[in-house]
Amino acid sequence: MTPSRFPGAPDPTVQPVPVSVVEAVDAADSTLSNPRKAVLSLGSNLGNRVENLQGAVDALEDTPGIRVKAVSPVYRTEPWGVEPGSQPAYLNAVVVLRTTLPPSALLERAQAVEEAFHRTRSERWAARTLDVDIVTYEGRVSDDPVLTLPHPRAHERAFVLAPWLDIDEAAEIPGRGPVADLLAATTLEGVERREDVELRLPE
Ligand SMILES: Nc1ncnc2c1ncn2[C@@H]1O[C@H](COP(=O)(O)OP(=O)(O)OP(=O)(O)O)[C@@H](O)[C@H]1O
Ligand SMILES: Nc1nc2c(c(=O)[nH]1)N=C(CO)CN2
Repeated sequence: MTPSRFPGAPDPTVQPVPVSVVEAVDAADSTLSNPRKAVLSLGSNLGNRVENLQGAVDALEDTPGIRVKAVSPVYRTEPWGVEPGSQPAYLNAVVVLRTTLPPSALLERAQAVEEAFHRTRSERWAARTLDVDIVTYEGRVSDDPVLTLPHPRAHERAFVLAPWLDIDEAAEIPGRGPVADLLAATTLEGVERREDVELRLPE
């Protein structure tokens, strides 16, 4: 290194780093050493629904930065939000994972997994081979329409609450309350546990 002509003078090649960049780097470092808990809801009402759900669990586990910690039982559920009888029944499940991915990257991965299962996007709540929603990401709250946290409709969906409660009896939705209480306030009509089907937790 060439010694400075003026000892103690600032090095002109070193630019000050903006505070926003320092904050972003610190946040990334902290997430890497401290994986966050996220809860994802899986749904399928087209194609081989069990294979689609299992494929989603496997694809999530195959993602660098994601560890699937728990997989719920499978529920057969009547389609929510659409005309009764207008769509095949769903199979739904919930997974709990730990991740070093920030929320935006987790959403990108969730959408890539949907696409890998030929998910097409048409009208709202259309039938689909695979739906992967982020229900919660640690205690994060955001009203960003690209990624709303917690998921804005999870608290009123028995097809999310029932499987989630099975694998985490103390689960809570930030700003909404305990999942057990939320489930008690929803109707369980059309939501049945499928005892004959089980998703595997990847080894
Ligand atoms: N928590 C979230 N999880 C997944 N997608 C979200 C979330 N919050 C906002 N979105 C946005 O919602 C958009 C539509 O998602 P999608 O097509 O999966 O909706 P949907 O499953 O049909 O309906 P719903 O959101 O009621 O479950 C996505 O492109 C995504 O940017
Ligand atoms: N039973 C059930 N109904 C739905 C589901 C789902 O996963 N299960 N997903 C939807 C859009 O996310 C809309 N309606």
